[in-house]
Amino acid sequence: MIPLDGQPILTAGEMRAAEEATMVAGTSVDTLMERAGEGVAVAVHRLAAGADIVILCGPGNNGGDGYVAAAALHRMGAAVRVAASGAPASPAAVRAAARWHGPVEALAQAEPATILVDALFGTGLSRPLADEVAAPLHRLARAARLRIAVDVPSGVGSDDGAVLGAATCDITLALEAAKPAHLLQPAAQACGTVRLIPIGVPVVSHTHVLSSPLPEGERDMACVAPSITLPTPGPNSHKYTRGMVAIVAGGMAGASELASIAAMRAGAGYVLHLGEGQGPPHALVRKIFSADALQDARIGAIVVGPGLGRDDATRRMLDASLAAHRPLVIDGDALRLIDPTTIPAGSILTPHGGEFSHLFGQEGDKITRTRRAAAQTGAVIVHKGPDTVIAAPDGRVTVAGEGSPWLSTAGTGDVLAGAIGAMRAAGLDPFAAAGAGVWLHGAAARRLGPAFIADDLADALSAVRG
Ligand SMILES: NC(=O)C1=CN([C@@H]2O[C@H](COP(=O)(O)OP(=O)(O)OC[C@H]3O[C@@H](n4cnc5c(N)ncnc54)[C@H](OP(=O)(O)O)[C@@H]3O)[C@@H](O)[C@H]2O)[C@H](O)CC1
Ligand SMILES: [K+]
Repeated sequence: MIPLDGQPILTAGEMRAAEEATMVAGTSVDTLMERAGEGVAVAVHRLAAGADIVILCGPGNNGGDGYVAAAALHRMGAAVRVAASGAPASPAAVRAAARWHGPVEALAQAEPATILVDALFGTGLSRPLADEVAAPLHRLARAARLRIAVDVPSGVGSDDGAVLGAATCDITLALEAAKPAHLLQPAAQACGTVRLIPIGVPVVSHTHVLSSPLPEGERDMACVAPSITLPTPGPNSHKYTRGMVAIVAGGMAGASELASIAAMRAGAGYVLHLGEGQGPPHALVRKIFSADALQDARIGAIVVGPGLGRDDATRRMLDASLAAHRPLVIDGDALRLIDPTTIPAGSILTPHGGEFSHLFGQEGDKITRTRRAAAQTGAVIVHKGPDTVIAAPDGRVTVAGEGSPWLSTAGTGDVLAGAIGAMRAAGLDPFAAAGAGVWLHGAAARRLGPAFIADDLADALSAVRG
């Protein structure tokens, strides 16, 4: 069982195409289903630790995986039963069901078990679950001690992360690759912990789960997307090579202060706070804002937007930032003021859902619309949320899983903007800088645990800098 870190994410269509290519190359669908069902059985056997198991099988190949798993668990000596929503319909599921020699209960009357394995529907779900399926599924899920989904919980939109009647599972065993539903909310929450089961289908994708930084030697072995890099000072580094970040301060000074502290704690060599504020930290260099101050060629990133305000004066500050021709991180109020057609290519935008909709509309799933916005603007878009999606103009996307729910508190976005500014100023390209900043931010939140405030989060960046 492989963790999701750095793994490719495939839509249902992409997964089907990969599966078909594997079949053309000589591996039958029955073999793939055998591998899937056997892999599920091994994992379920270990997790069940001798407890009784009921496997719910649907009409398609997801159900087929369930029948294979049931037969394998029976051979392993497990107390396993099967309940089906109807007769198997796909040819491979019909053949798999024929190899299960035990009784098949009707889903509506099925008796609960300690372990529930949900193999009703996978990537082929085409509409919300009907009540006659959803009601027994939820009844059996409530009665179970452990709920395990095969590929995806039945009743989630695999591509858009919608919940269409699914019962929340504790563990999801994803076959070969991650699907958008494993990362995108609200489906991701219904998946519980997601682990991959390889079934020998070669997959390639432009979309990956955000990867933790890996030590050099471990990168190839992990066989995942290029892991994020955190720029680290060497013996010849000085404050400007480590990166100079200018933070444009506006009416709400606290927000830009948080961004400044975050930039320092994320490793910037020099942070220039352009605004009225005073006081500690002493390492923060403070100057009154002027367009001239932004002309310093040593500035490696300008962060504009946290606490900026939306009046004419702040609009001029935004215009000066855009005219400075330095790498930009555009956040908060600047995202409300900016005309999307004037965003300099190579900028990094960090909208939350509301800011994103204001700029780019709401059509499509979160990955598709973020990728489209990046292509339209030429900027890297960090579409924030519990399922942050980072898209580059060339089509690459990473999705950050396991965001802390405690991040939903005032000021955490300002901290993220500062951290990304530090990564950009240190010389990372916009996509790498965004990924590194999002990873640092998430890691700091996980380290803090519950009920932290944004000030703690900014401070905690030092500890996860590594
Ligand atoms: N990816 C791989 O390499 C492999 C994946 N496997 C498993 O296959 C499923 C996908 O299988 P598929 O047959 O395409 O789809 P499903 O099993 O999810 O379901 C399709 C059937 O269900 C019907 N359906 C869809 N939605 C509903 C609903 N809401 N209520 C009732 N019935 C529904 C659908 O009927 P239609 O009317 O829509 O045609 C189909 O009958 C994947 O997730 C993996 O688990 C392989 O086993 C191995 C290789
Ligand atoms: K399922």
